[in-house]
Amino acid sequence: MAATDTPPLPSILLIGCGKMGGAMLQGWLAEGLAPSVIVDRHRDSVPAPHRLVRDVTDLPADFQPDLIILAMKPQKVAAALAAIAPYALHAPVLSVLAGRTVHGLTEGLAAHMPPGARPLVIRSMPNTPAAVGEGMTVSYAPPQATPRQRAMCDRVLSAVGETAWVEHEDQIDIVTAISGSGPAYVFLLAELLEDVGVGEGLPPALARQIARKTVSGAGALMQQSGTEAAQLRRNVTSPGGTTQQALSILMAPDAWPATLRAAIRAGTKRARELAS
Ligand SMILES: NC(=O)C1=CN([C@@H]2O[C@H](COP(=O)(O)OP(=O)(O)OC[C@H]3O[C@@H](n4cnc5c(N)ncnc54)[C@H](OP(=O)(O)O)[C@@H]3O)[C@@H](O)[C@H]2O)C=CC1
Ligand SMILES: O=C(O)[C@@H]1CCC=N1
Repeated sequence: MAATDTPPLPSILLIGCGKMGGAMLQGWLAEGLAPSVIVDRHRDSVPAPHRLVRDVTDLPADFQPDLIILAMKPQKVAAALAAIAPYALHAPVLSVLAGRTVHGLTEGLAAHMPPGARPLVIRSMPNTPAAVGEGMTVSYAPPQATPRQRAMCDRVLSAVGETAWVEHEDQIDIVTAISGSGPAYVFLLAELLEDVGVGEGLPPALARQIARKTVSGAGALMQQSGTEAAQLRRNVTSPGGTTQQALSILMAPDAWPATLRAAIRAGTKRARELAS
């Protein structure tokens, strides 16, 4: 348990502990997690009292999780549903899979349950800053989810960052392309700033240092000040100065505004393709 007196997070059955599942688990372990089972064929170990299982076919029959979390690639989920279904008779399922719908996952699990039985599936889109407690997760719960089930998911997700909920499931696909993938866009910015700095003649170590600290420092300023992003941008932009000159290129309608819109629409479209 963590240093505080708060009760541990519920026990989870986490299936898939790669980049995203691993990021969330790092945050949950730091917070304090009731004895849980982690399924991943590539992970070496998990700290006691948690148990590591290599494949869903080896799940311990005696384990009764409070919450099942699906965090494998969308293309890998179908093969695991039969093994997960018995656990989903007694615990809600939280999916972080891009694209996969509540309906599709519910039907997929129900096909391996006794007639009439239905699992409860909640769909979320987290991001990897969860590893350091700075994640952003947006979730959708179907109408049949109970307040208790929603609250349990929110507690687990808010342990690794901020949470929000949407009323319409298809909004999760847009969220996926913005905050789910978004850390990659920000890391790309850091990569490009570094590359350009080197290309323009800076020593590589200095280019790396200023690129990384500019991105992380700007993020920290935005978080701590609470000031609107546009105002923070204006605060850097001296009339007739260097920033204005550079932004006149980046903010041209056919530059970043159009490029980012096209990128996010492409990501959203891909999320919708991954539904089936
Ligand atoms: N990465 C990100 O930033 C984000 C990812 N997501 C979602 O999270 C999910 C996971 O993505 P990511 O973490 O990047 O993927 P990874 O491939 O890094 O992690 C998934 C892990 O689960 C393992 N796995 C899958 N099925 C099984 C199984 N039946 N038994 C044992 N191990 C299994 C995989 O092994 P193997 O490769 O051998 O199958 C892999 O190690 C995806 O659905 C993605 O859409 C959501 C938000 C952000
Ligand atoms: O690239 C992907 O499909 C996943 C979903 C959001 C971030 N990574």
